[in-house]
Amino acid sequence: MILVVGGAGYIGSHLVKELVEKEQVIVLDNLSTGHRYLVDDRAVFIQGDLGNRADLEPIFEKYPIKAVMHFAANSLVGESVVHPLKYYQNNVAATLTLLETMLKYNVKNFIFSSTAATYGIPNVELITEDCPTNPINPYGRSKLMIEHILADFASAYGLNYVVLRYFNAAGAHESAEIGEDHNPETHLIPIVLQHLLGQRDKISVFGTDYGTPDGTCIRDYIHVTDLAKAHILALEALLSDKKKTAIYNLGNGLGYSVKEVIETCEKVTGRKAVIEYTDRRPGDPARLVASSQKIYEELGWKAEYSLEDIIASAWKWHQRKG
Ligand SMILES: NC(=O)c1ccc[n+]([C@@H]2O[C@H](COP(=O)([O-])OP(=O)(O)OC[C@H]3O[C@@H](n4cnc5c(N)ncnc54)[C@H](O)[C@@H]3O)[C@@H](O)[C@H]2O)c1
Ligand SMILES: O=c1ccn([C@@H]2O[C@H](COP(=O)(O)OP(=O)(O)O[C@H]3O[C@H](CO)[C@H](O)[C@H](O)[C@H]3O)[C@@H](O)[C@H]2O)c(=O)[nH]1
Repeated sequence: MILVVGGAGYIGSHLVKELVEKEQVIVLDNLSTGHRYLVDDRAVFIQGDLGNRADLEPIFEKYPIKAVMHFAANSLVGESVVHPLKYYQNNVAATLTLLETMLKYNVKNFIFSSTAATYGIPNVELITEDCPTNPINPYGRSKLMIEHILADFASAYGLNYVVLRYFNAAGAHESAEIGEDHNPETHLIPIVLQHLLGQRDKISVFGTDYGTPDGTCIRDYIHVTDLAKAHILALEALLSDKKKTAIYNLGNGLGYSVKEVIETCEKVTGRKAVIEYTDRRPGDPARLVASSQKIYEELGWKAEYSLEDIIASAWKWHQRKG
């Protein structure tokens, strides 16, 4: 069985929907930002906290767990600057409790959701995994701390792990049964689509004076189903002993500016957005675009969905959700 921690969240629930086709799945989630309805019925759902041994130990006692996939975290950059204690507590301290419990029960395979925010402000066009990691906010630092802890645990305790550094996750499952349901929503694509559905008056574009061709920030948007597929390949590599430890970027390798994303949303939906140009949002690097060459060469993964596909799938989900 595979334990998916944070499997009621946006990305975790999409992974679970793919994984239940191949494996028996248990989801542990405290529903702090996730939703019970996002979890596929074929998975066992347990409401609990990964920082609480009393929630964890019965799961490891009862089920023969082959691997743990860890999606649970707080992940709002701005909030992490204002409330770092919450981030170090939930993303670092609670994860240590999870890792300690895994070791106690001799479960040695771990897949970790990391982020492009570990790179900070890179000075290259395409970010490779060996670029320096200098995160500029507590969220990014909390994720990088776990990456270092995993390397130490691999040497000392024989932990096998794959770290997946996602760029900007977006889109929804092709069935439109599940999608991104964050409250509050802070991510660009769902905000634009909510606006185009009439749920927001306007969109704010945060900063037009970046050193990019149109002055707005450039990001690498990756479909959540592409992310789910990468997790399954990473799991297979760990379980087959093909990989003991690895770090991979997950992105499209294509950068789109905030203005380009809005234009693509207008094109896909056939609706026109009302845009307000405001100051920069603190903590935003100008450009984050991945090289995902390493995971292509080692595990054969590459992104299949374009920005238009991503937005079209998210639009279908937002319309259905209303
Ligand atoms: N969304 C993105 O663009 C993005 C990009 C890079 C990395 N990530 C990382 O991917 C992971 C998933 O992100 P998401 O967008 O799906 O977030 P999400 O908030 O939708 O999902 C996180 C899930 O973890 C659960 N959770 C949080 N703390 C918990 C705890 N202590 N115990 C049990 N459950 C807990 C939440 O209830 C939620 O269901 C996170 O680790 C995030 O840092 C996300
Ligand atoms: O209303 C909005 C919302 C966002 N933006 C801009 O759109 C871009 C994308 O912003 P998102 O909030 O959608 O995503 P981020 O790039 O800030 O962050 C996401 O990707 C990061 C890695 O690239 C981290 O992993 C983080 O967890 C995840 O939320 C940024 O330039 C942001 O300033 C706007 O202009 N207006």
